[in-house]
Amino acid sequence: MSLHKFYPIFDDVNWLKRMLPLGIKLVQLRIKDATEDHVRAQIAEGQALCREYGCVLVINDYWQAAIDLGCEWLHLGQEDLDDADLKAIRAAGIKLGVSTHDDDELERVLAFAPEYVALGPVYPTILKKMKWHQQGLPRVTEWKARVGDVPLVGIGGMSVDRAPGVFEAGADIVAAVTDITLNDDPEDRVRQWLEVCK
Ligand SMILES: Cc1ncc(COP(=O)(O)OP(=O)(O)O)c(N)n1
Ligand SMILES: Cc1nc(C(=O)O)sc1CCOP(=O)(O)O
Ligand SMILES: [Mg+2]
Repeated sequence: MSLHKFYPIFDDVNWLKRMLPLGIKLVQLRIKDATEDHVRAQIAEGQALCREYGCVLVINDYWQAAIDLGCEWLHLGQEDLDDADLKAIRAAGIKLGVSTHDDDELERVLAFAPEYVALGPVYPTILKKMKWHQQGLPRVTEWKARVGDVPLVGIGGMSVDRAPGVFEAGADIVAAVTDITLNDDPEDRVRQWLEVCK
């Protein structure tokens, strides 16, 4: 199984409806501050859309809903991992992507044999407040050497222009949020992303 190099992240399935027809093959649904009912309805709709368009759907955070709804992929951060039932997640056959930001976090997650490791923020991000400002490209290279064959996702402040350098530094996949969602023409931006991630 190989994941597509372009990994956009959206907070609502309406984005998937707009963007999947353009050819996205890997997407994350990252919903914050919502009721369980809303999240489950969004996941179910996301699953149907991703089936239709042959796209891998990754669910952020909501591991119990992902198990209950038969999802194939989850993304969990360090705090999520504190609470998640990894045995149940693996017993459900779910593949796991994890966030890392420093050495201790990387050591911790490698023990879980994740299907991908994300490193961030490679560049400063405006999406959320973080303890880390900017990892930089040398850190991407270091991380790739440490994770070996495990796919490495670069995230944080990504743009179409920055993507080639991040791949060159060693990332296998680049994840982006605001470069798309805050763009004046998100569809055109996704087309540019798909071109640069060919
Ligand atoms: C691909 C990818 N990388 C990192 C994250 C961040 O996950 P986390 O640290 O759990 O923070 P939240 O996204 O839940 O705020 C991610 N979602 N995806
Ligand atoms: C959700 C998230 N996680 C990060 C991490 O470093 O773990 S950076 C990030 C935000 C990515 O958004 P943008 O592409 O708009 O910078
Ligand atoms: Mg999380």
